[in-house]
Amino acid sequence: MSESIPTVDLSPFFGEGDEDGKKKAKEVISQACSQYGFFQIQNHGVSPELLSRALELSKTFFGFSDDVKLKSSPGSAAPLPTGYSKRPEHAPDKSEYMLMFPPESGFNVYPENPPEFKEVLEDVFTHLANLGSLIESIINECLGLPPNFLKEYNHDRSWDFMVAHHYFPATETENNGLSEHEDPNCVTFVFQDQVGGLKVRKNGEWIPITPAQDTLVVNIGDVIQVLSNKKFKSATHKVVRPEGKSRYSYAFFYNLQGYKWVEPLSKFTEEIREAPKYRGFLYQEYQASRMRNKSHPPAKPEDNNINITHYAINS
Ligand SMILES: O=C(O)CCC(=O)C(=O)O
Ligand SMILES: [Fe+2]
Repeated sequence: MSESIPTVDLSPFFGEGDEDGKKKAKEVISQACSQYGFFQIQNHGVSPELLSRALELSKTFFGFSDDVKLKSSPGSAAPLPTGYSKRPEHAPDKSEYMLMFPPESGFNVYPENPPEFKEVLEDVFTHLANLGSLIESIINECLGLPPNFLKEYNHDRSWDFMVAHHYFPATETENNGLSEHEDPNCVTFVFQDQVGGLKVRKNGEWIPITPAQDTLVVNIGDVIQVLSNKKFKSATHKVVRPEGKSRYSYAFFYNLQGYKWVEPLSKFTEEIREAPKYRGFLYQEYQASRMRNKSHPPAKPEDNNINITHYAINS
């Protein structure tokens, strides 16, 4: 049997007093974050019906003609393209997507149809942002940081965003859905239909993230990797398009304020006499350079390489 990423039951965090359950969950999460940078969560408090509904609605929306979809095309003032976008023909990633910031953001552009789409998207967004705070607080403890350290550092939720993805079926010659990459943010949640295709790299091997009922995928982003001086890993992952089938998924990016400085914390460097593995940077500069790469993508996936190693210190 091929290797799989760990699954964690989060129910101890929603009840009272199950300290032992919390401790065990934290152990699994710590291991998962240092070995894989990925894990799945069950009993995460977000209604499975809501998540399935969101997938059904995005499938309906992406089934409309381009003319209809393009009515909710990106607002130009937004820092990332909100509303509907289709990857340019020459892009290595063969997909279309719909992006939103928090429900209260003025940047959002919602499709008129299906009529419930907006409400469901907003509901999912709110639940995942709350779940993000919980996971961030668990990571804070797993890293042994002072109470509320990450919460105070990353205090403004207006930078979070969510993307509904539609990957087109593979052709005979080509099956790249989303080129290999690491997520730049703090923590990402993914929920997907039953089709499969998401893979994470560990020790040079691609491990499939097999869709499992009512679970959410969690992955660590570059910000946590840098702060922890690589104690926790922002793993490389990609989406391979299946043959003969479209794939639908959502990714929620629990992000960081653009004006924040990101660098390895002294707890993981000076205090333990380890050299920093990264130089510090302003988060929005990193995010912007990655965006430029996406909006003007290189023709070959292997050139799509603006990533955190740009700030790596090679000692
Ligand atoms: O569609 C997926 O399963 C993953 C999406 C992803 O990795 C991303 O949006 O960064
Ligand atoms: Fe990703």
